[in-house]
Amino acid sequence: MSTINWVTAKEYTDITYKKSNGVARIAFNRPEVRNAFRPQTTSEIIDALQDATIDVNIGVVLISAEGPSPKDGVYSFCSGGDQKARGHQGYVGEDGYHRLNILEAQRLIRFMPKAVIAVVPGWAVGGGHSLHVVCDLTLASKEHAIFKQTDADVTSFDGGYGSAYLAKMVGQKKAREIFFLGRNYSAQEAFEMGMVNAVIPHDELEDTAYEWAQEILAKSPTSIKMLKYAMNLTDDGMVGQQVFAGEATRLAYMTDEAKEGRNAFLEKRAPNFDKKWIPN
Ligand SMILES: CC(C)(COP(=O)(O)OP(=O)(O)OC[C@H]1O[C@@H](n2cnc3c(N)ncnc32)[C@H](O)[C@@H]1OP(=O)(O)O)[C@@H](O)C(=O)NCCC(=O)NCCSC(=O)CCC(=O)c1ccccc1C(=O)O
Repeated sequence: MSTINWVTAKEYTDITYKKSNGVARIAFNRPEVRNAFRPQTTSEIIDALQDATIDVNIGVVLISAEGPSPKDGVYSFCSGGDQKARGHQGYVGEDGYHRLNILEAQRLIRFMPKAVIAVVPGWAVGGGHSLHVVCDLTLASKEHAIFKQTDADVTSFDGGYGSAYLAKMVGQKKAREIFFLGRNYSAQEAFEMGMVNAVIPHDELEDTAYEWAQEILAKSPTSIKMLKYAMNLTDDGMVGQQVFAGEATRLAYMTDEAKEGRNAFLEKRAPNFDKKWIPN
């Protein structure tokens, strides 16, 4: 029996969003369709991720899923884009627009200055598989997690983090096997490939994720943020450099030197940067 005191942060229709002691938990809540996402789902996830990003009390985000399915008792993390909502140019919401906005959710996970843990209780398939790949860490249910890439069954292709970044994680040959054959992989197989951090007994999965989050929360927030951005940088090109450098700029703003530069401008005088050269 879990003792975590989750408090609902906001009510949504397709997800649940809770917080407890520095940890935010965003969970898919459409278990009857294996937690497939439709535009409503992705809009809600984006909204919750934005909230978790700006909340200074939150240091770790869990991406998880409610379940099991009331229809058949099967657990799932996410089965990707809802194929019933798929229209001519993307996934169609109530407003009639065709969207591919799961990619915006991926970018928020990738660029947020906090650790994001995928908590996989069951099926992680298609865009749901890509979502766990882009998270910083993945914990998987020993009994129920199954990893599978079906993009090539439904003429979809996540050409970014879902595939190319996956290949950096598990190696080129294995990543091509995952996408080209679309087989099922157990939590243990995913762990051996290097795309899962730990295989956890199902009943302990959420509590373990919370414990991992608490361990991370005991570390320096600036170190966690800069380490995440440093590890992202080489794979994210100029955007990775921009994100890392933005945080370096923020640190520079905190120095006496930066304050002297700002004050000199405001006081309409030349700045005095004497003796500000720090040796390496
Ligand atoms: C996940 C399965 C392997 C589970 O199989 P099983 O346990 O046998 O269950 P089922 O009986 O198949 O399913 C139960 C129930 O759920 C419905 N369902 C499951 N998945 C989906 C889905 N993705 N969409 C709609 N409905 C779904 C299923 O129809 C059943 O309903 P009943 O009414 O009870 O019959 C298996 O279900 C499966 O293979 N599912 C489909 C997986 C899939 O192909 N997903 C889509 C992959 S493509 C994708 O995700 C692209 C999205 C994306 O990320 C992206 C990428 C690149 C650019 C942009 C984007 C973007 O933003 O879209």
